[in-house]
Amino acid sequence: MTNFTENIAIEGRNLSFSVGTRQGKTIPILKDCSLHIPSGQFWMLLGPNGCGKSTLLKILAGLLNPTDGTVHVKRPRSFVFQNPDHQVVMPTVEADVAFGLGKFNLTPDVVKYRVSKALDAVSMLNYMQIGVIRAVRNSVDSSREVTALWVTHRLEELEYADGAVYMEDGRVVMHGNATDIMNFITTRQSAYIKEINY
Ligand SMILES: Nc1ncnc2c1ncn2[C@@H]1O[C@H](COP(=O)(O)OP(=O)(O)OP(=O)(O)O)[C@@H](O)[C@H]1O
Repeated sequence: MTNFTENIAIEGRNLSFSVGTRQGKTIPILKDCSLHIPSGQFWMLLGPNGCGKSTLLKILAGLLNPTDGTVHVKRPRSFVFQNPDHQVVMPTVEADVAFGLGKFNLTPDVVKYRVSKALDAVSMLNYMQIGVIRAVRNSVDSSREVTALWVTHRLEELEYADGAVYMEDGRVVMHGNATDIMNFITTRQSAYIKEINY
């Protein structure tokens, strides 16, 4: 990996993260992970349950400090939690924004009106009918300033990505363009599918 350059938006170098137990043991969660995401691209982070994706994302987002290694992230960042409350749970932007209104006794027209107002307020009205992943792809495509890193277990979502990072057991196993990652995972698919939990 070269020095941090202008065209890299997110970079982690030799990141490790460990937690200590009450018994004084150290549990390594991330082991010497390096990755770099070019500016203006949409990348994905994949790997079996418990391999360290969320921990790596939290370190890149500045929510956790690595035990070792360095992080460089260009510009302010935002972070959408996979949990709690399964923030992105619905297939479309409209349905996802409407999710919180489900507990109120509102007619479909009122829900639609409120969702439109909310999306309009953040200039996202034209995203209303499209899928969340497509909305992220569009937002990356519409501005060279936006870079996104999306955590998923779904191989089919790689078709939206420019590149991807594949992890296993706390390590970055492969880092590259989406097609190469898709081919790589497909060759390991039977083991991978067994471990993941949709
Ligand atoms: N604070 C912590 N203390 C102890 N173990 C932890 C802590 N944080 C994470 N772990 C463990 O580290 C491993 C990686 O967790 P992480 O949530 O990063 O994995 P993940 O790849 O995002 O998993 P999933 O796909 O299931 O969401 C898991 O075994 C998890 O139990």
